[in-house]
Amino acid sequence: MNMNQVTDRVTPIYILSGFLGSGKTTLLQRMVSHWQEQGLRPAVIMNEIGDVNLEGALIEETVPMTEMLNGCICCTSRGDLSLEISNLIKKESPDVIIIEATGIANPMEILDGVTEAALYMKIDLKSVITVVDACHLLELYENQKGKTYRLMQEQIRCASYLILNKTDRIGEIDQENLHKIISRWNEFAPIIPAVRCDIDWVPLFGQDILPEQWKNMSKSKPQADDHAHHDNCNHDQEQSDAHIHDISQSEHNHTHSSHDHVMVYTHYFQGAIDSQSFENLIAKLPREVYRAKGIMTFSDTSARFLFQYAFRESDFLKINPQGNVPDVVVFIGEHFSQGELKNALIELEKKG
Ligand SMILES: Nc1nc2c(ncn2[C@@H]2O[C@H](COP(=O)(O)OP(=O)(O)OP(=O)(O)O)[C@@H](O)[C@H]2O)c(=O)[nH]1
Repeated sequence: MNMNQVTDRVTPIYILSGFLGSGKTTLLQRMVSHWQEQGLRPAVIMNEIGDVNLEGALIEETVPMTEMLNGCICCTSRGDLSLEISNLIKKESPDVIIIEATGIANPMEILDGVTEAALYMKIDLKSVITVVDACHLLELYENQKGKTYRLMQEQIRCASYLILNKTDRIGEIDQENLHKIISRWNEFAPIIPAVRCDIDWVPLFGQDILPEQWKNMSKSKPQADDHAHHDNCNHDQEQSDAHIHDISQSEHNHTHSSHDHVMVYTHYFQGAIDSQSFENLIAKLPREVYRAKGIMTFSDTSARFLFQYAFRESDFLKINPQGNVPDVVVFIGEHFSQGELKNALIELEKKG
């Protein structure tokens, strides 16, 4: 069955939101497989704040994919988003599009980009699914401060579905408490607890729960008299704090537009490095670095690895990237010393 035939060539769109490393790509992979199993053709728009899309390697080559690198769609390239949607539909005629936002994006801004596209093409914004790292949120909630905490709250408030992911990293009581906290911030979105975003799809795709006015929303921001869901999503002072721009530099002097509190450091390796030394370096990363990912070649193993680090947990997955993919690692965090990190990585390279 072709979704487009049923809906008179209207392309359904899902937005995946959630803080850095919460599990969006994990969910994206599952959604893609789910639709492919039904004979549908999903397409993907991936947005990264760094200049490399490492997680794109996790998506099958046959899936049409548009990469929007080097900036957060919610701030720097909102107009581009509607253009990318339009191009993707014209070129690939997908049955459904999934947009994975950067972990620092505000979903309301992305909604604006999508609804801009809706002004001149037939698309149907189905839902905003926010993935929450349960362990990370718990720690931030205990401290009750910081821009990351406020951004996470905003991502939760604007969701039509919430996936409380990584519940393997917290206890049952903490999970119950988080459930209560989250439903206070967003009383409308169903909260689905999950490990590695392994969820039952029926409630998610079985019905269209997106508030009606979201679909008709113009470029303008939600008004105070909108649905209560919108009331929670107002762009107050706290929110605008998170949208002042800053420029960070990578090793290669690429310019990264990002949110004021977020820095990106991209390191291209000159050669293979020792895996244990690398793991030691990662174990000692400052707390300000909250996300890292890379493609690595180690001197002590023959395989290449996709390296992931999210909220102090590392993961190495054997991969066989197609084409000429460099060894590179991207670090994302708040005000960490890029110089120190760079020197430590150069030391590793020297040791080999
Ligand atoms: N322990 C644990 N790890 C998980 C779970 N879900 C995902 N991960 C791991 O968390 C890391 C980040 O997952 P991703 O799916 O890449 O997260 P993301 O939100 O796409 O990350 P960004 O695109 O950088 O924002 C990976 O190493 C995943 O394997 C989970 O439920 N439990």
